Amino acid sequence: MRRGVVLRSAWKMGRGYFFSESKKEAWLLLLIVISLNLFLVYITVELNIWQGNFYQVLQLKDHRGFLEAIAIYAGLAIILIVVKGAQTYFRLLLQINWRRWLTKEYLRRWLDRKSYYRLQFVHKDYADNPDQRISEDVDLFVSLTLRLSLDCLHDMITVISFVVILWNLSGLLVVAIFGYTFMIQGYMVWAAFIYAIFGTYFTVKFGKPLIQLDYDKQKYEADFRYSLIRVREYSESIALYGGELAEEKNCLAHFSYLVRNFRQIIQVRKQLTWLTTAYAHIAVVFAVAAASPRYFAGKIQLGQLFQITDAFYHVQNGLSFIIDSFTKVAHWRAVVNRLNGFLVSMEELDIKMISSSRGECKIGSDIHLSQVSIYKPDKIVLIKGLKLHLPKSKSLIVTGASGCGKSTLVKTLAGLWKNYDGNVSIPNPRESLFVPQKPYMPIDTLRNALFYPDIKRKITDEEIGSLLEKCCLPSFKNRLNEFGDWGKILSLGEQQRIAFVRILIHQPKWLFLDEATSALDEVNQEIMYGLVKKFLPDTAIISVGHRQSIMRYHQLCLNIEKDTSWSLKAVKI
Ligand SMILES: Nc1ncnc2c1ncn2[C@@H]1O[C@H](COP(=O)(O)OP(=O)(O)OP(=O)(O)O)[C@@H](O)[C@H]1O
Repeated sequence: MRRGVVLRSAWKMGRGYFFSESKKEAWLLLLIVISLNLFLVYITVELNIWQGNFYQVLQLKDHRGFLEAIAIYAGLAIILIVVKGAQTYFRLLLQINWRRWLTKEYLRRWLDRKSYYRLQFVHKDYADNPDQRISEDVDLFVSLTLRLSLDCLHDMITVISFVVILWNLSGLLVVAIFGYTFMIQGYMVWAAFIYAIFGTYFTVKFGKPLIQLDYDKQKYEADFRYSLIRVREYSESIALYGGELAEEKNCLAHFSYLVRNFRQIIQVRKQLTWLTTAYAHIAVVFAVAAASPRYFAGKIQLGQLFQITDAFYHVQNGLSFIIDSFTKVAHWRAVVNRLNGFLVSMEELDIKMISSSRGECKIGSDIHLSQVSIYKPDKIVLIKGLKLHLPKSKSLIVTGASGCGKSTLVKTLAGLWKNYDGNVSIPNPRESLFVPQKPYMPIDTLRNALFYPDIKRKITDEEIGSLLEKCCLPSFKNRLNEFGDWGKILSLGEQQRIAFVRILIHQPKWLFLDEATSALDEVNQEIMYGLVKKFLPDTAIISVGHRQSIMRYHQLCLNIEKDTSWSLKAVKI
């Protein structure tokens, strides 16, 4: 991204907090931090003046003046210490408040309208590792933006303050070259400017590759961490397969990208360190050498010499903002790129709904599909020209060979799958419940796992206990307050029965069961379907399944063929 675009994107991301409902608190904190920052510059100026006096009294062997100077220094140092501590406190307070606001905002955008699911179909580079972007990149963006802007402000005010001092102290330098005489007023200021311009030019020239390298580093770090998380997530399956070596190879492959990237970074950092260290050290000699002609000519005293070199140091140091902060600026630009890419991807989802769908999806009272063709992401057709009308009173079973598109049809009816042509009318999602083969189990209490995602009506523990008993899970009645990773604790069959307890708790009008009883024996499957029929007689069931035994709970059967054709028949019992 070009510099202007980076700044515009950073402004777009950063300004929200300062114009949000928390704007009063935001501006107040910012004002306090800036004021303390300015006060710190003022103390530095006072210290510079003190330095001039101090060396002067030393040179004059003025003992009383010496003691007074020490007392002034102690007073200034105490103020400096207190103000620095307060400035750090308020800066970090602003940082965490800003981060909290921005994290909420990114989280809301990511979870809104199922973007977290649909993002997988977007340009992968712009939306990889959203977890890292929300946790790490937001934190880095806020802390680096604050740090860099406050440092920049501090340096600007320092430069302005010390330019005045340095200008007054520099006096007039008379230079004779080839018979011409030049008189340079405030020559130390010009020297500081020229020195800083040269330093900045070479730093930007050598350090430029760091921007892309830092961007890649964030991505490789996230990929490596994700490969480790997957081992933790699938530990049982990996252990059963004995996949340790394969996982080690996979994790190390991700890590090798990190190492290669880091090697490139240290190459650039090495050159930058040489440059900045040389720059800082030469500055000391440069300042003394530039000021010395007037000292040796007896125009200034030792105290003034020290004061001039100190003032030169502050001006040149302030002008060297880019040089000192180049690594941070490169890191910040990479973070802005990543966060902006993420934001743009989510905005694209909202505008274009990111799909090749030419079809329309409406909310209606029934399921209605007219001439609907459903495609894979690679545009290969799965189901062609499907016509289906399912009123609330009817239940449907979808059958067909593995991979023919049964689950994709269910996802289309859930409004998740957008790769289709034709017109689709689906029931209100608030009246529907979709139960996949492996139901989602949050890491929470068993009660909350049963209520997932939430439950509006009041339900007592006795009712839950009775439902658990009915679903053949009596031993869990007394474990409702137990907190755990239920996806790992429960067997798949138990999880599928928990999903049926959820169905009975939520009482949906439309129930989509995608192989939701695949891990149950025939007896348990019959009990589960029987419970739904008995307690939710008005609920329409749309099942996906291979077993003949569930046919009888449905009136219609939609069979999908591998060649994309389909047939709809009444179920004969
Ligand atoms: N996100 C995706 N990206 C790429 N291909 C996909 C995606 N989702 C589904 N597919 C492909 O679409 C085809 C249909 O998948 P789907 O899960 O609908 O089949 P299915 O009939 O339910 O199979 P099964 O009976 O084995 O569960 C498969 O070939 C699958 O690989």
